[in-house]
Amino acid sequence: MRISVIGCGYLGAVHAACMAQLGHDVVGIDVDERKVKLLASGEAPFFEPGLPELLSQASATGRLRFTTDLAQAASADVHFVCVGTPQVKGGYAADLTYVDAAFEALLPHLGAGDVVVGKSTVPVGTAARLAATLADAAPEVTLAWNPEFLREGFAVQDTLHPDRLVYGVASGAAGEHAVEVLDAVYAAPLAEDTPRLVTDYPTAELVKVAANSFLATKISFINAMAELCEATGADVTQLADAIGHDDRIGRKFLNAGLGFGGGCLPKDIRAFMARADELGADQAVTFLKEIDAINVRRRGRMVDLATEVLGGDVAGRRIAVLGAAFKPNSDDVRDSPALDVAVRLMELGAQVRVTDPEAGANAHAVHPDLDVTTFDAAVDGAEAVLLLTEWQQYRELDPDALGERVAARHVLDGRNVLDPGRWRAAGWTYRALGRH
Ligand SMILES: NC(=O)c1ccc[n+]([C@@H]2O[C@H](COP(=O)([O-])OP(=O)(O)OC[C@H]3O[C@@H](n4cnc5c(N)ncnc54)[C@H](O)[C@@H]3O)[C@@H](O)[C@H]2O)c1
Ligand SMILES: O=c1ccn([C@@H]2O[C@H](COP(=O)(O)OP(=O)(O)O[C@H]3O[C@H](CO)[C@@H](O)[C@H](O)[C@H]3O)[C@@H](O)[C@H]2O)c(=O)[nH]1
Repeated sequence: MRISVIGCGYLGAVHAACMAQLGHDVVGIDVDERKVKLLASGEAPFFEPGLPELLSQASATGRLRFTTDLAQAASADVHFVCVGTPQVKGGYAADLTYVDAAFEALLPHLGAGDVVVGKSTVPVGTAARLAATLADAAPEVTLAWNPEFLREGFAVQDTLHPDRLVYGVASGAAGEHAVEVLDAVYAAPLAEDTPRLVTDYPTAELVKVAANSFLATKISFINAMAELCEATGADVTQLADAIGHDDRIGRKFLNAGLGFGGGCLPKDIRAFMARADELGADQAVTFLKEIDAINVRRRGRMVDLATEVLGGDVAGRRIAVLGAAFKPNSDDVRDSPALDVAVRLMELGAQVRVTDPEAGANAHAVHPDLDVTTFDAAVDGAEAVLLLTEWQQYRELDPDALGERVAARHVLDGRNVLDPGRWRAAGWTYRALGRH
Protein backbone atom coordinates (compact mmCIF):
# COMPACT_ATOMS: atom_id res chain seq x y z
CA MET A 1 0.00 0.00 0.00
CA ARG A 2 1.05 3.61 -0.50
CA ILE A 3 0.75 5.37 2.83
CA SER A 4 1.21 8.89 4.15
CA VAL A 5 1.63 9.60 7.86
CA ILE A 6 0.84 13.18 8.87
CA GLY A 7 2.53 14.15 12.14
CA CYS A 8 5.78 12.35 12.97
CA GLY A 9 6.05 12.65 16.74
CA TYR A 10 6.17 9.81 19.28
CA LEU A 11 3.25 8.12 17.55
CA GLY A 12 3.64 9.05 13.88
CA ALA A 13 7.38 8.45 13.46
CA VAL A 14 7.02 4.95 14.89
CA HIS A 15 3.91 4.28 12.84
CA ALA A 16 5.63 5.41 9.63
CA ALA A 17 8.73 3.28 10.27
CA CYS A 18 6.64 0.23 11.22
CA MET A 19 4.40 0.55 8.17
CA ALA A 20 7.54 0.57 5.98
CA GLN A 21 8.81 -2.45 7.91
CA LEU A 22 5.56 -4.22 7.04
CA GLY A 23 6.41 -3.67 3.37
CA HIS A 24 4.40 -0.55 2.56
CA ASP A 25 5.63 2.49 0.68
CA VAL A 26 5.52 5.33 3.22
CA VAL A 27 5.93 9.08 3.26
CA GLY A 28 6.08 10.71 6.70
CA ILE A 29 5.08 14.37 6.80
CA ASP A 30 5.60 16.88 9.60
CA VAL A 31 5.64 20.66 9.91
CA ASP A 32 8.71 20.48 12.16
CA GLU A 33 11.75 20.86 9.89
CA ARG A 34 14.24 19.70 12.52
CA LYS A 35 12.32 16.46 13.09
CA VAL A 36 11.95 15.79 9.37
CA LYS A 37 15.65 16.44 8.75
CA LEU A 38 16.65 13.94 11.44
CA LEU A 39 14.14 11.32 10.31
CA ALA A 40 15.14 11.75 6.67
CA SER A 41 18.76 11.06 7.63
CA GLY A 42 17.68 7.88 9.41
CA GLU A 43 17.93 9.30 12.94
CA ALA A 44 15.20 9.15 15.56
CA PRO A 45 14.31 12.63 16.90
CA PHE A 46 13.49 11.12 20.31
CA PHE A 47 14.52 8.10 22.36
CA GLU A 48 12.49 5.00 21.53
CA PRO A 49 14.09 1.54 21.72
CA GLY A 50 14.23 -0.17 18.32
CA LEU A 51 13.27 2.92 16.31
CA PRO A 52 16.78 3.87 15.05
CA GLU A 53 17.31 0.34 13.73
CA LEU A 54 13.95 0.38 11.98
CA LEU A 55 14.59 3.81 10.44
CA SER A 56 17.91 2.79 8.98
CA GLN A 57 16.57 -0.53 7.67
CA ALA A 58 13.55 1.14 6.09
CA SER A 59 15.55 4.01 4.56
CA ALA A 60 17.88 1.46 2.95
CA THR A 61 14.94 -0.25 1.24
CA GLY A 62 13.80 3.10 -0.19
CA ARG A 63 10.30 2.47 1.17
CA LEU A 64 10.39 5.25 3.77
CA ARG A 65 10.93 8.95 3.25
CA PHE A 66 10.14 12.08 5.24
CA THR A 67 9.22 15.57 4.11
CA THR A 68 7.65 18.83 5.24
CA ASP A 69 5.81 19.05 1.90
CA LEU A 70 2.22 17.92 2.45
CA ALA A 71 1.64 17.83 -1.31
CA GLN A 72 3.63 14.58 -1.31
CA ALA A 73 0.68 12.93 0.43
CA ALA A 74 -0.91 12.95 -3.03
CA SER A 75 1.24 9.92 -3.92
CA ALA A 76 -0.50 7.84 -1.22
CA ASP A 77 -3.92 6.17 -1.00
CA VAL A 78 -4.10 5.81 2.78
CA HIS A 79 -3.39 8.80 5.04
CA PHE A 80 -2.80 8.32 8.77
CA VAL A 81 -3.36 11.46 10.81
CA CYS A 82 -1.07 11.31 13.88
CA VAL A 83 -0.81 14.96 14.97
CA GLY A 84 -0.95 16.03 18.61
CA THR A 85 -4.10 16.66 20.66
CA PRO A 86 -2.65 18.31 23.79
CA GLN A 87 -4.64 19.77 26.67
CA VAL A 88 -5.78 23.33 25.90
CA LYS A 89 -4.02 26.04 27.88
CA GLY A 90 -6.08 26.98 30.92
CA GLY A 91 -8.63 24.16 30.53
CA TYR A 92 -9.22 20.42 30.40
CA ALA A 93 -10.41 19.99 26.80
CA ALA A 94 -8.33 18.56 23.97
CA ASP A 95 -6.88 21.13 21.61
CA LEU A 96 -8.04 20.04 18.16
CA THR A 97 -6.27 22.83 16.29
CA TYR A 98 -3.62 20.48 14.88
CA VAL A 99 -6.10 17.80 13.79
CA ASP A 100 -8.32 20.36 12.07
CA ALA A 101 -5.36 22.07 10.39
CA ALA A 102 -3.94 18.75 9.17
CA PHE A 103 -7.30 17.70 7.69
CA GLU A 104 -7.80 21.02 5.97
CA ALA A 105 -4.29 21.02 4.53
CA LEU A 106 -4.69 17.42 3.36
CA LEU A 107 -7.97 17.97 1.48
CA PRO A 108 -6.51 19.31 -1.78
CA HIS A 109 -4.17 16.32 -2.05
CA LEU A 110 -6.76 13.56 -1.74
CA GLY A 111 -7.88 11.40 -4.63
CA ALA A 112 -10.98 9.30 -5.26
CA GLY A 113 -10.95 6.08 -3.23
CA ASP A 114 -8.43 7.40 -0.69
CA VAL A 115 -8.94 6.54 2.97
CA VAL A 116 -8.08 9.08 5.65
CA VAL A 117 -7.38 7.30 8.93
CA GLY A 118 -7.47 9.22 12.19
CA LYS A 119 -5.05 7.86 14.79
CA SER A 120 -4.79 10.83 17.14
CA THR A 121 -6.73 10.51 20.41
CA VAL A 122 -9.77 12.76 20.02
CA PRO A 123 -12.96 13.64 21.89
CA VAL A 124 -15.91 11.48 20.88
CA GLY A 125 -17.79 13.14 18.02
CA THR A 126 -14.67 14.42 16.23
CA ALA A 127 -14.70 11.73 13.54
CA ALA A 128 -18.36 12.36 12.66
CA ARG A 129 -17.64 16.09 12.37
CA LEU A 130 -14.60 15.50 10.14
CA ALA A 131 -16.50 12.93 8.05
CA ALA A 132 -19.15 15.57 7.37
CA THR A 133 -16.45 17.99 6.19
CA LEU A 134 -15.00 15.31 3.93
CA ALA A 135 -18.43 14.45 2.53
CA ASP A 136 -18.75 18.07 1.34
CA ALA A 137 -15.19 18.69 0.18
CA ALA A 138 -14.10 15.26 -1.10
CA PRO A 139 -17.11 12.95 -1.37
CA GLU A 140 -15.09 10.09 -2.88
CA VAL A 141 -12.79 9.95 0.12
CA THR A 142 -13.59 7.81 3.18
CA LEU A 143 -12.73 8.46 6.81
CA ALA A 144 -11.86 5.76 9.36
CA TRP A 145 -10.87 6.12 13.03
CA ASN A 146 -8.20 3.66 14.09
CA PRO A 147 -7.09 4.53 17.63
CA GLU A 148 -3.57 3.66 18.69
CA PHE A 149 -2.70 1.86 21.93
CA LEU A 150 1.11 1.80 21.80
CA ARG A 151 3.13 2.47 24.92
CA GLU A 152 6.23 4.63 24.74
CA GLY A 153 9.29 2.52 25.38
CA PHE A 154 7.59 -0.44 23.65
CA ALA A 155 6.22 1.49 20.70
CA VAL A 156 7.82 -0.56 17.93
CA GLN A 157 6.79 -3.90 19.41
CA ASP A 158 3.27 -2.60 20.15
CA THR A 159 2.83 -1.31 16.59
CA LEU A 160 4.12 -4.43 14.86
CA HIS A 161 2.30 -6.79 17.24
CA PRO A 162 -0.70 -4.92 18.67
CA ASP A 163 -3.03 -6.42 21.30
CA ARG A 164 -5.97 -5.53 19.07
CA LEU A 165 -6.95 -3.38 16.11
CA VAL A 166 -10.00 -1.17 16.27
CA TYR A 167 -11.56 0.33 13.13
CA GLY A 168 -14.25 2.96 13.48
CA VAL A 169 -15.91 3.26 10.07
CA ALA A 170 -18.93 4.73 8.33
CA SER A 171 -21.87 2.49 7.47
CA GLY A 172 -22.40 1.08 3.96
CA ALA A 173 -20.02 0.77 1.05
CA ALA A 174 -17.70 3.54 2.27
CA GLY A 175 -17.18 1.69 5.55
CA GLU A 176 -16.62 -1.62 3.76
CA HIS A 177 -13.99 0.01 1.56
CA ALA A 178 -12.22 1.42 4.64
CA VAL A 179 -12.19 -2.02 6.30
CA GLU A 180 -10.72 -3.63 3.16
CA VAL A 181 -7.99 -1.01 2.95
CA LEU A 182 -7.14 -1.23 6.67
CA ASP A 183 -7.04 -5.02 6.48
CA ALA A 184 -4.52 -4.71 3.64
CA VAL A 185 -2.44 -2.25 5.70
CA TYR A 186 -2.46 -4.54 8.74
CA ALA A 187 -2.24 -7.84 6.84
CA ALA A 188 0.85 -8.92 8.83
CA PRO A 189 -0.55 -8.46 12.36
CA LEU A 190 -3.90 -9.88 11.22
CA ALA A 191 -2.07 -12.99 9.98
CA GLU A 192 -0.89 -13.40 13.60
CA ASP A 193 -4.53 -13.58 14.69
CA THR A 194 -4.57 -10.11 16.20
CA PRO A 195 -8.16 -9.44 17.28
CA ARG A 196 -9.77 -6.88 14.98
CA LEU A 197 -12.92 -5.02 15.97
CA VAL A 198 -14.94 -3.12 13.40
CA THR A 199 -17.30 -0.53 14.85
CA ASP A 200 -18.73 2.95 14.36
CA TYR A 201 -16.89 6.23 14.89
CA PRO A 202 -18.07 7.10 18.41
CA THR A 203 -17.36 3.61 19.73
CA ALA A 204 -13.85 3.63 18.29
CA GLU A 205 -13.16 7.06 19.79
CA LEU A 206 -14.57 5.99 23.15
CA VAL A 207 -12.59 2.72 23.19
CA LYS A 208 -9.39 4.73 23.26
CA VAL A 209 -10.31 7.09 26.11
CA ALA A 210 -12.05 4.30 28.02
CA ALA A 211 -8.86 2.20 27.88
CA ASN A 212 -6.71 5.06 29.15
CA SER A 213 -9.28 5.96 31.82
CA PHE A 214 -9.25 2.37 33.04
CA LEU A 215 -5.45 2.29 33.21
CA ALA A 216 -5.38 5.62 35.06
CA THR A 217 -8.05 4.32 37.44
CA LYS A 218 -6.04 1.19 38.19
CA ILE A 219 -2.96 3.26 39.03
CA SER A 220 -4.87 5.74 41.19
CA PHE A 221 -6.70 2.91 42.92
CA ILE A 222 -3.43 1.40 44.08
CA ASN A 223 -2.10 4.83 45.00
CA ALA A 224 -5.21 5.43 47.11
CA MET A 225 -4.42 2.14 48.84
CA ALA A 226 -0.87 3.46 49.31
CA GLU A 227 -2.31 6.43 51.21
CA LEU A 228 -4.09 3.99 53.50
CA CYS A 229 -0.92 1.94 53.87
CA GLU A 230 0.88 5.12 54.95
CA ALA A 231 -1.83 5.77 57.53
CA THR A 232 -1.78 2.22 58.91
CA GLY A 233 1.76 0.87 58.52
CA ALA A 234 0.72 -1.61 55.82
CA ASP A 235 2.79 -2.33 52.70
CA VAL A 236 1.26 -1.43 49.33
CA THR A 237 3.59 -3.61 47.24
CA GLN A 238 2.59 -6.69 49.20
CA LEU A 239 -1.04 -5.60 48.96
CA ALA A 240 -0.73 -5.24 45.16
CA ASP A 241 0.92 -8.67 44.86
CA ALA A 242 -1.82 -10.23 46.94
CA ILE A 243 -4.80 -8.71 45.10
CA GLY A 244 -3.02 -9.09 41.75
CA HIS A 245 -2.98 -12.88 42.10
CA ASP A 246 -6.72 -12.74 41.49
CA ASP A 247 -6.99 -13.11 37.70
CA ARG A 248 -10.00 -10.84 37.69
CA ILE A 249 -7.83 -8.03 39.06
CA GLY A 250 -4.37 -8.82 37.63
CA ARG A 251 -1.02 -7.46 38.86
CA LYS A 252 -0.30 -5.22 35.84
CA PHE A 253 -0.67 -1.45 36.37
CA LEU A 254 -0.81 -1.87 40.14
CA ASN A 255 2.61 -0.36 40.78
CA ALA A 256 2.10 2.27 43.44
CA GLY A 257 4.37 5.27 43.56
CA LEU A 258 4.55 8.73 42.13
CA GLY A 259 1.66 8.08 39.76
CA PHE A 260 1.01 8.53 36.09
CA GLY A 261 2.29 11.22 33.76
CA GLY A 262 3.18 11.53 30.09
CA GLY A 263 1.53 12.88 26.99
CA CYS A 264 -1.51 10.57 27.23
CA LEU A 265 -3.10 9.41 30.50
CA PRO A 266 -3.32 12.80 32.31
CA LYS A 267 -4.58 14.82 29.35
CA ASP A 268 -6.84 12.06 28.06
CA ILE A 269 -8.82 11.69 31.29
CA ARG A 270 -9.17 15.47 31.50
CA ALA A 271 -10.32 15.76 27.88
CA PHE A 272 -12.80 12.94 28.55
CA MET A 273 -14.28 14.88 31.47
CA ALA A 274 -14.50 18.03 29.37
CA ARG A 275 -16.22 16.21 26.51
CA ALA A 276 -18.64 14.40 28.82
CA ASP A 277 -19.53 17.78 30.29
CA GLU A 278 -20.31 19.15 26.80
CA LEU A 279 -22.50 16.12 26.16
CA GLY A 280 -24.39 16.61 29.43
CA ALA A 281 -23.01 13.26 30.66
CA ASP A 282 -20.49 14.65 33.13
CA GLN A 283 -21.83 12.51 35.99
CA ALA A 284 -20.69 9.37 34.16
CA VAL A 285 -17.06 10.33 34.59
CA THR A 286 -16.92 12.52 37.69
CA PHE A 287 -14.92 9.69 39.28
CA LEU A 288 -12.07 10.67 36.95
CA LYS A 289 -11.73 13.93 38.86
CA GLU A 290 -10.85 11.85 41.92
CA ILE A 291 -8.49 9.66 39.85
CA ASP A 292 -6.69 12.83 38.76
CA ALA A 293 -6.65 14.26 42.29
CA ILE A 294 -5.22 11.06 43.85
CA ASN A 295 -2.56 11.07 41.14
CA VAL A 296 -1.48 14.66 41.72
CA ARG A 297 -1.52 14.21 45.54
CA ARG A 298 1.29 11.63 45.26
CA ARG A 299 3.63 14.33 43.99
CA GLY A 300 2.85 16.52 46.99
CA ARG A 301 3.44 13.56 49.30
CA MET A 302 6.91 13.04 47.83
CA VAL A 303 7.77 16.71 48.44
CA ASP A 304 6.52 16.33 52.04
CA LEU A 305 8.61 13.19 52.55
CA ALA A 306 11.74 14.97 51.30
CA THR A 307 11.01 17.86 53.63
CA GLU A 308 10.52 15.46 56.52
CA VAL A 309 13.77 13.53 56.04
CA LEU A 310 15.67 16.79 55.73
CA GLY A 311 14.40 17.96 59.09
CA GLY A 312 11.45 20.14 58.09
CA ASP A 313 12.96 22.53 55.55
CA VAL A 314 14.50 21.85 52.15
CA ALA A 315 15.79 25.40 51.54
CA GLY A 316 19.47 25.32 50.65
CA ARG A 317 19.68 21.53 50.92
CA ARG A 318 21.32 19.40 48.22
CA ILE A 319 18.84 16.98 46.68
CA ALA A 320 19.62 14.48 43.90
CA VAL A 321 16.64 13.61 41.71
CA LEU A 322 17.14 10.41 39.71
CA GLY A 323 14.87 10.55 36.68
CA ALA A 324 13.21 13.28 34.66
CA ALA A 325 11.27 11.21 32.09
CA PHE A 326 7.64 10.36 32.89
CA LYS A 327 8.64 6.69 32.80
CA PRO A 328 11.77 4.64 32.04
CA ASN A 329 12.86 3.87 28.46
CA SER A 330 11.50 7.18 27.26
CA ASP A 331 12.90 10.71 26.94
CA ASP A 332 9.41 12.19 27.17
CA VAL A 333 8.97 14.74 29.96
CA ARG A 334 5.39 15.75 29.20
CA ASP A 335 3.57 15.98 32.54
CA SER A 336 6.41 14.06 34.17
CA PRO A 337 5.77 13.39 37.87
CA ALA A 338 9.55 13.27 38.47
CA LEU A 339 10.14 16.66 36.91
CA ASP A 340 7.16 18.15 38.72
CA VAL A 341 8.56 17.05 42.10
CA ALA A 342 12.03 18.38 41.17
CA VAL A 343 10.59 21.78 40.22
CA ARG A 344 8.44 21.98 43.38
CA LEU A 345 11.52 21.29 45.54
CA MET A 346 13.53 23.87 43.60
CA GLU A 347 10.76 26.40 44.16
CA LEU A 348 10.98 25.66 47.90
CA GLY A 349 14.62 26.74 47.74
CA ALA A 350 16.33 23.32 47.58
CA GLN A 351 19.51 22.91 45.53
CA VAL A 352 18.06 20.26 43.23
CA ARG A 353 20.22 18.35 40.77
CA VAL A 354 18.30 16.24 38.29
CA THR A 355 19.75 13.46 36.19
CA ASP A 356 18.26 11.12 33.60
CA PRO A 357 19.87 8.73 31.10
CA GLU A 358 17.87 10.07 28.16
CA ALA A 359 15.52 12.90 29.12
CA GLY A 360 18.06 15.49 30.31
CA ALA A 361 17.88 17.66 27.19
CA ASN A 362 14.08 17.70 27.17
CA ALA A 363 13.99 18.47 30.90
CA HIS A 364 16.38 21.37 30.38
CA ALA A 365 14.35 22.64 27.42
CA VAL A 366 11.16 22.94 29.50
CA HIS A 367 12.87 24.04 32.74
CA PRO A 368 16.06 25.92 31.82
CA ASP A 369 16.31 27.10 35.46
CA LEU A 370 16.61 23.51 36.74
CA ASP A 371 20.08 22.04 37.26
CA VAL A 372 20.02 19.01 34.94
CA THR A 373 23.31 17.21 35.12
CA THR A 374 25.23 13.95 35.06
CA PHE A 375 24.53 11.15 37.52
CA ASP A 376 27.85 11.77 39.27
CA ALA A 377 27.29 15.49 39.69
CA ALA A 378 23.75 14.88 40.93
CA VAL A 379 24.63 12.42 43.69
CA ASP A 380 28.03 13.72 44.86
CA GLY A 381 27.43 15.48 48.16
CA ALA A 382 23.65 15.01 48.08
CA GLU A 383 21.79 15.13 51.39
CA ALA A 384 18.88 13.13 49.99
CA VAL A 385 18.54 10.92 46.91
CA LEU A 386 15.08 10.74 45.31
CA LEU A 387 14.49 7.90 42.84
CA LEU A 388 11.57 9.20 40.79
CA THR A 389 11.80 7.36 37.42
CA GLU A 390 12.64 3.68 37.68
CA TRP A 391 15.33 3.31 35.02
CA GLN A 392 17.01 -0.09 35.29
CA GLN A 393 20.36 1.46 36.28
CA TYR A 394 18.70 3.17 39.26
CA ARG A 395 16.97 -0.03 40.34
CA GLU A 396 20.39 -1.69 40.37
CA LEU A 397 22.19 0.97 42.42
CA ASP A 398 24.55 -0.36 45.05
CA PRO A 399 23.69 1.29 48.41
CA ASP A 400 27.25 0.87 49.73
CA ALA A 401 28.91 2.46 46.70
CA LEU A 402 26.36 5.29 46.54
CA GLY A 403 26.69 5.83 50.28
CA GLU A 404 30.38 6.75 49.80
CA ARG A 405 29.43 9.64 47.54
CA VAL A 406 26.52 11.34 49.29
CA ALA A 407 26.65 13.72 52.25
CA ALA A 408 23.79 11.96 54.05
CA ARG A 409 22.29 8.51 53.51
CA HIS A 410 18.64 9.38 52.89
CA VAL A 411 16.91 7.63 49.99
CA LEU A 412 13.32 8.21 48.88
CA ASP A 413 12.03 5.50 46.59
CA GLY A 414 9.27 7.14 44.55
CA ARG A 415 8.62 4.00 42.51
CA ASN A 416 8.91 1.26 45.16
CA VAL A 417 11.66 -0.52 43.27
CA LEU A 418 14.49 -0.70 45.83
CA ASP A 419 14.92 -3.37 48.50
CA PRO A 420 14.29 -1.52 51.78
CA GLY A 421 16.16 -4.14 53.86
CA ARG A 422 19.29 -3.89 51.75
CA TRP A 423 19.36 -0.09 51.83
CA ARG A 424 18.71 0.08 55.56
CA ALA A 425 21.44 -2.50 56.19
CA ALA A 426 23.82 -0.17 54.35
CA GLY A 427 22.94 2.62 56.77
CA TRP A 428 20.38 4.49 54.70
CA THR A 429 17.13 6.03 55.88
CA TYR A 430 14.72 4.41 53.40
CA ARG A 431 11.35 6.08 52.76
CA ALA A 432 8.82 5.23 50.07
CA LEU A 433 5.24 5.85 49.00
CA GLY A 434 2.90 3.33 50.60
CA ARG A 435 5.46 1.23 52.42
CA HIS A 436 7.55 1.71 55.50
N1 LIG B 1 2.73 9.15 22.37
C1 LIG B 1 2.03 8.03 22.48
O1 LIG B 1 2.48 7.06 23.09
C2 LIG B 1 0.65 7.92 21.87
C3 LIG B 1 0.03 6.67 21.83
C4 LIG B 1 -1.28 6.58 21.33
C5 LIG B 1 -1.94 7.71 20.89
N2 LIG B 1 -1.29 8.92 20.95
C6 LIG B 1 -2.01 10.08 20.44
O2 LIG B 1 -1.40 10.41 19.19
C7 LIG B 1 -1.39 11.81 18.97
C8 LIG B 1 0.03 12.27 18.75
O3 LIG B 1 0.75 12.09 19.94
P1 LIG B 1 2.34 12.20 19.99
O4 LIG B 1 2.75 11.75 21.33
O5 LIG B 1 2.95 11.56 18.80
O6 LIG B 1 2.53 13.79 19.87
P2 LIG B 1 3.81 14.59 19.39
O7 LIG B 1 3.64 15.97 19.88
O8 LIG B 1 5.04 13.82 19.73
O9 LIG B 1 3.69 14.57 17.79
C9 LIG B 1 2.79 15.32 17.04
C10 LIG B 1 3.49 15.75 15.76
O10 LIG B 1 2.54 16.34 14.88
C11 LIG B 1 3.20 17.39 14.16
N3 LIG B 1 2.20 18.28 13.56
C12 LIG B 1 1.38 19.18 14.15
N4 LIG B 1 0.59 19.77 13.25
C13 LIG B 1 0.88 19.21 12.04
C14 LIG B 1 0.38 19.38 10.71
N5 LIG B 1 -0.59 20.25 10.46
N6 LIG B 1 0.93 18.65 9.73
C15 LIG B 1 1.92 17.77 9.98
N7 LIG B 1 2.43 17.57 11.22
C16 LIG B 1 1.91 18.26 12.24
C17 LIG B 1 4.07 18.02 15.22
O11 LIG B 1 5.11 18.81 14.67
C18 LIG B 1 4.58 16.78 15.97
O12 LIG B 1 5.80 16.31 15.43
C19 LIG B 1 -2.09 12.40 20.18
O13 LIG B 1 -3.45 12.53 19.91
C20 LIG B 1 -1.87 11.36 21.26
O14 LIG B 1 -2.85 11.42 22.28
C21 LIG B 1 -0.03 9.04 21.40
O1 LIG C 1 1.58 0.33 37.51
C1 LIG C 1 1.85 1.41 36.97
C2 LIG C 1 1.94 1.57 35.56
C3 LIG C 1 2.23 2.83 35.05
N1 LIG C 1 2.45 3.89 35.88
C4 LIG C 1 2.72 5.22 35.30
O2 LIG C 1 1.71 5.51 34.36
C5 LIG C 1 2.23 6.36 33.32
C6 LIG C 1 1.84 5.82 31.97
O3 LIG C 1 2.50 4.61 31.72
P1 LIG C 1 2.26 3.77 30.38
O4 LIG C 1 0.81 3.56 30.23
O5 LIG C 1 3.15 2.62 30.39
O6 LIG C 1 2.81 4.80 29.31
P2 LIG C 1 2.27 5.51 28.00
O7 LIG C 1 3.35 5.36 27.00
O8 LIG C 1 1.80 6.87 28.39
O9 LIG C 1 1.03 4.65 27.46
C7 LIG C 1 -0.32 4.93 27.77
O10 LIG C 1 -0.85 5.96 26.96
C8 LIG C 1 -0.75 5.69 25.53
C9 LIG C 1 -1.23 6.93 24.80
O11 LIG C 1 -2.61 7.04 24.78
C10 LIG C 1 -1.58 4.46 25.21
O12 LIG C 1 -1.50 4.21 23.82
C11 LIG C 1 -1.06 3.28 26.03
O13 LIG C 1 -1.86 2.14 25.77
C12 LIG C 1 -1.12 3.64 27.51
O14 LIG C 1 -0.55 2.58 28.29
C13 LIG C 1 3.73 6.46 33.57
O15 LIG C 1 3.99 7.70 34.20
C14 LIG C 1 4.03 5.31 34.52
O16 LIG C 1 5.11 5.59 35.38
C15 LIG C 1 2.36 3.73 37.26
O17 LIG C 1 2.53 4.69 38.02
N2 LIG C 1 2.07 2.49 37.77
